[in-house]
This record gives sequence, structure tokens and C-alpha cells, in this order.
Amino acid sequence: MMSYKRARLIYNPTSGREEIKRRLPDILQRLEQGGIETSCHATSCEGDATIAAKDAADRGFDMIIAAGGDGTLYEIINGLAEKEARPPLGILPLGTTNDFARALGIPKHWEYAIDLITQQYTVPIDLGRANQRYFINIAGGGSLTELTYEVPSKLKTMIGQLAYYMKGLEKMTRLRPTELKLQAKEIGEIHEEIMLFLICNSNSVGGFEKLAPEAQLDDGMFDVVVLKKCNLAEFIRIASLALRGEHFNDPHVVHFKTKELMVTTPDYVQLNLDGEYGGTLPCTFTVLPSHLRIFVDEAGESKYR
Ligand SMILES: Nc1ncnc2c1ncn2[C@@H]1O[C@H](COP(=O)(O)OP(=O)(O)OP(=O)(O)O)[C@@H](O)[C@H]1O
Repeated sequence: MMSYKRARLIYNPTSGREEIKRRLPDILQRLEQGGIETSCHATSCEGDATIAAKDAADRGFDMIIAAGGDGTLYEIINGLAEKEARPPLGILPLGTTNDFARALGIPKHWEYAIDLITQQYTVPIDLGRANQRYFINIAGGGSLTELTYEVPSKLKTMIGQLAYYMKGLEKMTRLRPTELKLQAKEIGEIHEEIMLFLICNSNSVGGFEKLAPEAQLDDGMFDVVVLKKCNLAEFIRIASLALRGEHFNDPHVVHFKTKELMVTTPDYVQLNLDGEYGGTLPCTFTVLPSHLRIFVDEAGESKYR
């Protein structure tokens, strides 16, 4: 088994409720006790984690540890994706939302998350490319997906998850369909008015654990889920089906797997990549199979599938 000794910890001091600021000495000590010598980079602004991750790869660190929320993780994988040598990635889920860490079964408690890293067990996972950007968990678009990056960071810090729900409810009253063309080898072409489309790498998205139940992080495929035009009552019914993973039988829902997908629209449609703003359509989405190694719990490895 590989042994990773020198780590670069890239952390967002503003993530979550700023827990990392209080915990940093303990985190470094626990890593040290686990045989990992760690140097740190505190991110100073948006985009800084991408630069820090590129720098850490160039400097030949054995591993990178991402401490923060999904936004920090997104920036870090965007720094690593195009590097020839990509050090494996450990995750300390200290953000407001940590969808991806949850998908991998990485514990929320910092001590357990570090113990998992010091066990040094990694698995390869796929990354997604969306034009010139990369995502690890999910890409999407349509009026319903625009909510996450509309929630200001400060508001998230203050009231956490509640901010999403508030924005979500506000959004419900503004539902409007978008005209979309999806093209992929597996399906040919779909031309539809849609409420949202999601391109899933993992099966855990925004608290919906069964949104794409078959999605696996290492299968070299995206699971695409499209919600066709519907009214508010239908939407609420389908959302409650989705909570139980029973939405694929609804005629408003299209589901397929693909390695590559082209999405175009005559409208102005923003993209959401791992909860962050990811440019606009048109976009080509491509799977990069087994592109990054992630530290996971060996005993609970099945969770990442
Ligand atoms: N020093 C900083 N000051 C302000 N914002 C920062 C700083 N460093 C990074 N950021 C930005 O903060 C944003 C949110 O970070 P992150 O996702 O880690 O935390 P979070 O908001 O608590 O969690 P989540 O995004 O999962 O809800 C990121 O998009 C990042 O660009």
C-alpha cells in the first residue's frame, strides 16, 4: 500500500461556523500522531483554493486535505483536474453543506474524518468536466437549480441549512420551464421543455439520497435526471417521490446513463456545478474515469458506490 506522509491542508477559514479556526491546532496534532506531516494554506478569497491546489500538486505533496464545504472542495478539484500528477485527496467536511462527503460516508466529526485519512485507504473516483470546469458531485441547470449560489455565504454561516430551504421555498413560486436539447450517444436527442436537468456523479445530492440511486462514483458514467415541464402540484408530488427514490416511474422524469452529453438551449441558462455557479449553456459534459483518488473508510467502502 502507498504511504502518504507529507500533506498540504487547504482550508477555508470562513466555512461552516468557522470551526476550523478553533480546531486547527488539534487537527494538525492528530494528523502528526497519525504519521502525516502537514503544512497549511488558508484560503483568502474565492478561487484561492484552486490556485493553492495547483501549487500543492506542483510542489509534489503526497496528499491534499480539503477542509471546508462543497465550495472549497469544488475549487480544489478544479485545481487538480488538469494536473498530470494528482495527489490523493482527503476531505475534512467542515462546511455548511458537505453533500459529497456524505455521499462517500466521510464522518462529519473532525476527529473521525482525520482518523479515516490516517488509515491511508483510497479509492479512485470519476470527475466530470463541464466545458473548461470540473465537478465531483453534480452538475445541473434549470430554474430550480439556481438557488444554491444565490444564498450569500454570510447568511449560510449564520443560519446554515435553513438558508437553502428559505431560498428553495421562495424559488417555488418562480418555477418556469426552459427549452433544452440534450444529445448523447445512448439516447440520440431529446428536445423538451424542462424544469431542471441534473448530471449526477454520486447518488447523494442536496439531501436527496436517492435522486440517482444507481449512480456510482467509479463506473465511468453520469446518471442524467431530467424533470420535464410540470405545474407546482406535480412538482411537489414528484419531489416527494424523489425523497423515496421512486421518481423514475413518473412520466415527467427522464433518466439515462452516459459518458458524454451535450446540452444546448435558445434561452439563457446558468449552470450549477457542485452548488457553485458554473457558467452558462451550451455545455459539453464529459466523464473523466477514475481521475482522482479519495481517502475513504476501508470498512465502509461500499458507501461510496
Ligand atoms: N477567506 C475567505 N473569505 C471569504 N470567502 C472565502 C474565503 N476563502 C474561500 N472563500 C469562499 O467561500 C465559499 C464557501 O466556501 P465553502 O463551501 O467551503 O463553505 P460553506 O459555505 O460553509 O459550505 P458550503 O459551500 O458547503 O455550503 C467558497 O466558494 C470560497 O470561494
